[in-house]
This record gives sequence, structure tokens and C-alpha cells, in this order.
Amino acid sequence: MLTSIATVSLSGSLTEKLTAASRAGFDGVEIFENDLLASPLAPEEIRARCADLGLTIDLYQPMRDIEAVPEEEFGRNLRRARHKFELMRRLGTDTVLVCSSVSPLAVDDDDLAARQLSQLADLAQDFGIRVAYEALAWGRHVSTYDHAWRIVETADHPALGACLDSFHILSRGSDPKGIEDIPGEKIFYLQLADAPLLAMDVLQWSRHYRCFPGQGGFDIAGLVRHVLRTGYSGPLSLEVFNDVFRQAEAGPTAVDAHRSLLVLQEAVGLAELPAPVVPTGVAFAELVTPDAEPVSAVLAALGFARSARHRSKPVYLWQAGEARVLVNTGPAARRDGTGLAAIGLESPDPAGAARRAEALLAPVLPRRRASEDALLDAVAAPDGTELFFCATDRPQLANWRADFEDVPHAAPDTGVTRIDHLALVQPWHHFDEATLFHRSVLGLAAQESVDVADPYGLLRSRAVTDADGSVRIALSVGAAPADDTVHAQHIALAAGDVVAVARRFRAAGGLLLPMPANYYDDLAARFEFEEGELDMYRELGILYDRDAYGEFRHCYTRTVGRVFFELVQRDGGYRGYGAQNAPVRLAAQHAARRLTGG
Ligand SMILES: O=C(O)c1ccc(O)c(O)c1
Ligand SMILES: [Mg+2]
Repeated sequence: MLTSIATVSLSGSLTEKLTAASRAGFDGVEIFENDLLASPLAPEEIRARCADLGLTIDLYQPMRDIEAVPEEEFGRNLRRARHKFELMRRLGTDTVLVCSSVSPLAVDDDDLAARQLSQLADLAQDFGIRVAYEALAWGRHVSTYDHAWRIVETADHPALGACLDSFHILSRGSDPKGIEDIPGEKIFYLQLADAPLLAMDVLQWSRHYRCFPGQGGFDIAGLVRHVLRTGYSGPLSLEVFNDVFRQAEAGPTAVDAHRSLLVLQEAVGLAELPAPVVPTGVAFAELVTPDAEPVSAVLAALGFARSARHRSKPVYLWQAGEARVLVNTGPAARRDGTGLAAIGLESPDPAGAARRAEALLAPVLPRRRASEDALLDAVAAPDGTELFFCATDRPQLANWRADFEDVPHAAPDTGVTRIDHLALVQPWHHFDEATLFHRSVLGLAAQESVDVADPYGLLRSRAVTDADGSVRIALSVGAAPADDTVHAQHIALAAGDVVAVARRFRAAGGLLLPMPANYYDDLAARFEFEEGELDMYRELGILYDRDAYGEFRHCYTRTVGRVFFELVQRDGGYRGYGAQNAPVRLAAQHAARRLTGG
């Protein structure tokens, strides 16, 4: 189906919005009146610009407070409408959205509303224009889609139809099944927006918190299925009022938006995309650093062995159990400092995984960096992290490991067994996009979102995982631009005995993040420990948590550049990430940074 986006959903000037929508692959736009009013371009120039960009103008909106008013007022409304219809003719668009009145002058009289909308449609018809009537969830007398449809049905005018907006329908808890009672040709327009499930005033909710389908809590696919059963064949159009999108760069937002519509069309059977290939494990995490020494010292103290070297690049493989960390001192590091640059995901079908990612608008990275390198499938996540789809130890497929040659090394310590999870701090405006990306592109399931108090702001955190926890990625975001040193990426390493690994780390000169005594007093109040157990945790800075499934013990290294390590011990099927402890850990990291600068 054709896709469209309302200009209000993107930041910037009207031309910036149009360019972003076109580049992301939209077929058309809804022009929001304010964007037109503020534009230096004449309507004819906007029309030409859209044509150059391959965009149709599917809707002009909104026209407000038209119907169910005293005759004299309605006369003024018709005069206003005539002006707008003339403007629409210059723009070359044939559908106008009229939203249900919020005016104190409006009366609760459906017959009057129908008569006046019919008169408006008469005028519109003279201009070759159709009027799409939408119930605002906070409309004065008309606030549900079925009510708006009854009025349209009563008016029975060929130039008057319904505009359905998923936010207004689902925010009020209306049953979308009733949409099937509307003939498809009388649905003139369909606007789609999701939203997180919040208990708040519906107008504020709508104007600030809408998001793209799949990013909130509404069943948008279910609603669209009802609409499709009517025979509706107009565009799927995104109309998203969102404080973050208003500020974020229009280009990436438009890509995020279009991805959401691709995923939606797949869900309702309107599009076939390459099937998701769910990763089955973490092959490696790649750190870039201008100076290998500090990171290498931490890895060595954690029991990793430097076991192999890249054949053509300054990259070493450090390994402990199934945990593999690449340390890259190449050009990217000199540019960006120390940080987590790439993740290798074990994939049953690396090429298939890359095809799906590409179909969902992820930038595909060059398959080969140097002529002698193995061919690798890789894409960029929204935060810039490179995702490699790997086939470790599968001889029939290209193997990243073949680019490395073993170097002599001592046997690694056996304490660390694998990478438990990767924690990626997202740029403040990319959080919802990151979640949708990891769900739709990688086929991972998103867990509940949790709020974590940092001393200097609130963090939102949400894990995406595969079914058995072999791949866990914890995404988080702060309200303000991140403090790079505290809100760093981290690699969480699984250990069978976190106390033993922590002790070994310390004995080898590693620095663990100390935790405040008050935290341990609280632990003593909440749980019963064996004699001496808590003292041991206190001494090492080990945190403790428990859920319905099991226990969690974890501790943290000091931060190097923009990355640090966590050691975690999961027992009995514990499912979380120690979110309960995160505020204490974040405060400890701020304190450590003040003391040592690192
Ligand atoms: O918030 C509003 O006023 C508004 C305007 C037009 C729409 O289509 C809509 O859904 C909301
Ligand atoms: Mg709307």
C-alpha cells in the first residue's frame, strides 16, 4: 500500500521535512497547516518540490471547529473553508481533514452537524475536494470514531467521508472491530500512531507522546486488519506528535518511521520481507581504543588470554571461555577514543540476516574491508554500533575467525564463561527506534521498560533478548545528552563464581567499583545471608538481587574511556539485569569519576 507521513511528525523546515520523507521512501505526505504557513515557498512551489521529490500531497490538515455551530458562525466557517479550498487547488491536493469541533459554540446536535458538513462537502465538491471527518478523542460533542461515522452516514454526501486515526480510536478504548461496519470507500483517510500506555489527559498524551507503530502499547496491526477488511485502499499515513521527534534530526526519524510501516505491512500481510533470522549467541564484542594497554590490562586481570591476531589489521582477539573480545587499535579508535564499536552475533543464516536488515532500511556495511579478509555480513544499528552476522566454527560459511591467526598464549583462566549481555546507551533521541530496530531487524523480543534513577537524571532501560537468553542486549537512554564516562557502554561477562573472578581480578591489580556501606545495610535488612557472605560482597563491591526465578550477583570494573565491564553470576534462572541495584551503581560511578577521573 502507499505510505504517507504528516509533516508534523518530522523536525525542520517544510523543505527539510519533505526531503527526509522522500529519502526514507515515503510515497506521500500530509501537509500540516502550520508547516505551510511558516514556509517561504508559495503553494505552487511546494507542489513542484513534492513532485520533484516523488511525493504526492495526500492530505491537507487540519480544518477545525467547523460543524454544529449557529448559522452565522457557520457562514464564517464556509468563508474560511473556501480560502483553504483555493489554497488546496494551488497545492494540488484533493483531501482535507476536518477534525471534530472543540469550540464552545458547538452544540450537541448530530443532525445539525450532518447538515453543515454536507454543506461544506457541497462547496468542497466544486473544487474537486473530499472532506475527511475525524473524531478528536477530546472533541466537544463528537469524540469517538463510530459517532463521527454516524454523522457522515447521516449526511450521505459523496464528498464527505471518515478519517480514522488509530490514536483517537485506541486511546479512548473504543472497539476497533466496529470499523468493519464502515464501507471502505467511505473511509477517506487512515492515520496511524502508536503511544505508550499512560494514564493521563488524552490531549496531552496525543500531542506529546505519540510514537510510530510498534513503539508503543496499542495493537495497531489489529486495527489495520479491521480497516483492510472494509476494502480501504488509501494510504497508510503516520501522524505522530512527539516531543522527541520534533527535536531529532528529520532524516533518521523518517527512516525509523518508514521502517515501522514496513514492519506493520509485514504483520498484516501487505508486504513480504526476508524472514527474521534470530541470532543464537554473541560471537564477539569489539572495542576500539587508541591505546591497547589499559583495556588489555583489564582483560588480562579478568582472566582473558590474548589468543589471536588479525592477519592484516591491528586487532587482537582476547578470549575466556566462550567470551571473545576484539581490541582494535585501528584508525576508528584514534577518531573516537575507547568504546564498544561492534558486536558479532552468531547467526544461523548471516546473509539472510543481512537481507532482512537491508529490507528494513539498515545501512549495510562493506562485506570486506581488505582483499584478503573473509566476506562478512554486517549492518549498522541506529546508534552506529556495527552488527556482524557471524558463523563461528561453521566451515561451509565465511568465518570471521579465519581472519585471525593464533599467537602463543597461556591458557586463560576458566572463571569467565561467556558474554552475558551487552549494555548499549542510546543517543537520547534514538531509544524507541533502537527498540523497534532490534525487535524487527534481529527478531529479538523486547522486555518491559524500567526507569532507573541516576543522581543526575532518569534513565530508561529496556532489554531485547532471544527466547533462551543466549543474546541479551540492554538498551538504555537518559533524558539529557549522555555523560560519556558514566553512561558508557558495557560488556557483562558471565561467571560461574563471581566472587572467585572478582578476587582474581583484584589480585591481578584490577580495580573494582566500590559500593557504599548503606547499600549493604539495606541488603542485610532485605535478605538473609550466610555467615560472612555479606562481608565478602561488601569487600569486593558485589551487588545482589533476587527474582521469582533465582539469584543474581554482580560487580563492575572501573571505566576505561567509554566502556566498562560487569561480572555477573546468574543462578536458578534469574531473568533480570539487577535494575534494582542500578541507581547505587550509577551513583558509585559518578563518585569514582569525581575522585579519579575514570
Ligand atoms: O491535536 C490535534 O489538534 C490534532 C489535529 C489533527 C489531527 O489529525 C489529530 O489527530 C490531532
Ligand atoms: Mg489525526
